[in-house]
Amino acid sequence: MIIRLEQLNPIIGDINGNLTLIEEAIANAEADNVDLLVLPELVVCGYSPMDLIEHQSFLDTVYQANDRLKVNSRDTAVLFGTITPNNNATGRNCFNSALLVQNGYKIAEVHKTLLPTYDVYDELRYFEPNNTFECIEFKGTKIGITICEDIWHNFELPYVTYDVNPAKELVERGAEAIFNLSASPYTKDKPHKRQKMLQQHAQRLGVPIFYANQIGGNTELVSDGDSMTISSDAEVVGRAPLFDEAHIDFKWNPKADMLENVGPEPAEVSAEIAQMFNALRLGLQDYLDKTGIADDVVLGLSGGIDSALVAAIATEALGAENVVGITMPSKFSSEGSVTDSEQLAHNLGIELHEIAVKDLYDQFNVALDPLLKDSPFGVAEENLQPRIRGTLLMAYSNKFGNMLLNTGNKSELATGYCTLYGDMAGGLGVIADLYKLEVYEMAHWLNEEYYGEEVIPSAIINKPPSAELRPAQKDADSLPKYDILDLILEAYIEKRLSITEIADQGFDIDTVQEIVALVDRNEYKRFQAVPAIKVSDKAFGSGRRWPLVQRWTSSRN
Ligand SMILES: Nc1ncnc2c1ncn2[C@@H]1O[C@H](COP(=O)(O)OP(=O)(O)OC[C@H]2O[C@@H]([n+]3cccc(C(=O)O)c3)[C@H](O)[C@@H]2O)[C@@H](O)[C@H]1O
Ligand SMILES: Nc1ncnc2c1ncn2[C@@H]1O[C@H](COP(=O)(O)OP(=O)(O)OP(=O)(O)O)[C@@H](O)[C@H]1O
Ligand SMILES: NC(=O)CC[C@H](N)C(=O)O
Repeated sequence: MIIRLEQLNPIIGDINGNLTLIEEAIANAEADNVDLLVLPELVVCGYSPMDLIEHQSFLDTVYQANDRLKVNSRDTAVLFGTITPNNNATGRNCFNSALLVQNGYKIAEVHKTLLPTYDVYDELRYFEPNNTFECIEFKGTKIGITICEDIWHNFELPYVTYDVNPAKELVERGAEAIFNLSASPYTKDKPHKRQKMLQQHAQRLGVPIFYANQIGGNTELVSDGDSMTISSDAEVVGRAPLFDEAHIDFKWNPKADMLENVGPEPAEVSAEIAQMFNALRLGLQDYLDKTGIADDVVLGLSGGIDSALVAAIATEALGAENVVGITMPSKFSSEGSVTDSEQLAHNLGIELHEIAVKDLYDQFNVALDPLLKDSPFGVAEENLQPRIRGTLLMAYSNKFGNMLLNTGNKSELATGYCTLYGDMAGGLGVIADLYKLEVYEMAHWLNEEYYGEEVIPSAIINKPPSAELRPAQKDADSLPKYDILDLILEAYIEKRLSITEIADQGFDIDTVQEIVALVDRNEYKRFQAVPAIKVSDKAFGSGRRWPLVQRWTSSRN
């Protein structure tokens, strides 16, 4: 039989639009004589619909769509992820399910067993878990159907140990292959980790695994696709490309123990920094496209590396004609702030405007003078500049409809090295989950590998980072160097190590203590921060919940 794994990019809540995508995929599969078309988890309603599920009218629309897919089904069997009602008297009112339909009939309805409820996932809040296992008879073969987390059973999962392994349960009941429908978001190293996890299953269970994942950005999360098939001897038979709508076909004859890729050619997995770039590019593109908020973006260009990288990502995501930079020199700006921004804008082919901030800044000080006059220059005066810039950028956004891009990185967001209602403004944090060292790495990679020439000027890459809020300011005056800071931050945020454990890795304990306290103390800023595209295992945002009012920080020091 011919099995097609199809990685679609559904939009959350756009049931009609998703039906169109699905029906196109079915028509193509019918035309190509595909026997079984496998679509991703919750493809009918998008992942994750969150509290839309609390609206019965939303559920009813999904149920009608399920029915339409069943009634219209023909020779090609379609296995798709959707919500189905729980008709039992108790429990949550619906399941996260997979339906198998063919020739107008529902052949199978399977519910997700392991409902991830950690980090960005909150599925137990909405769905009733499955607890019975049954194989499906398809073309004389027994297959086992699982949904996303079901197959991640106890594979490097944080804080959770499941006592049931759905794939194993199904193979024990005779499954000759495991199918998995996923809505699995990208994080660094995920394609490698995913492959290892699927290979481990194939090896332990001795059956092939067919894995179909969605692609696409949904606010913080970007699914990377990477649909693949693993043979019973744990070889990757073929995989679809990362971050692209695509399909991949396999010919499988379980009786003859034959499994092969029958096109398109399997994709190669790109280098990690390229994956991260593509996740950010697609995350931004889909945020604008799916919200319909704007085609164009605006951002402040400071002549620094962060805004330069965001401008480059935006240009690749949206096209140069849809990106506007504004340079806003103040009396503390270096000369390069304007000239380097001009060079960058020229290289990227984007529009650049200049607005002088100096007079506005002086006017603010004049207005505040009666209140502040005897006080020394400090944070209040420093922060006026990012706040003036934020106001000007938002005025441009309001007038011309361009969404403001936030350019803050994870190192700044972690330490609170950013100004509320100033440079924290914007609709989406494009690089807010990249540490500063990763910002540099991506800028180098762009010039050296992606463009193959110097598009981000070396003057921008090589200058010492500075907020330019007071004369001759450098980030290194207030923060440890980024090659120390970022490692401590990663050890604390991603690895959740204690102060002593971090210090034991060779860092000065006072520095570690100070940084950890900074991270904790600045949670209030992140609580108000823009949504950020997630590429790490622990990003700031919905997957990291920290009490604003707490005394753990002060009591442990
Ligand atoms: N727990 C809490 N809950 C609610 N609000 C809280 C709070 N703790 C303080 N606050 C309030 O927060 C305010 C202080 O925050 P905020 O006004 O943002 O200012 P603040 O954090 O004091 O200063 C901004 C820092 O970021 C640096 N910076 C700024 C801009 C850009 C960059 C860059 O390199 O990109 C760096 C700048 O050099 C300075 O060190 C105060 O008004 C305080 O009352
Ligand atoms: N002179 C400026 N003109 C235009 N925008 C600015 C200017 N200075 C700061 N910004 C905006 O505010 C953001 C915060 O910049 P800041 O210079 O404080 O330090 P940064 O976080 O190191 O960023 P960058 O590396 O882009 O300079 C910038 O990324 C940019 O969008
Ligand atoms: N939708 C899901 O169940 C996602 C969780 C799973 N661990 C993954 O990252 O793929």
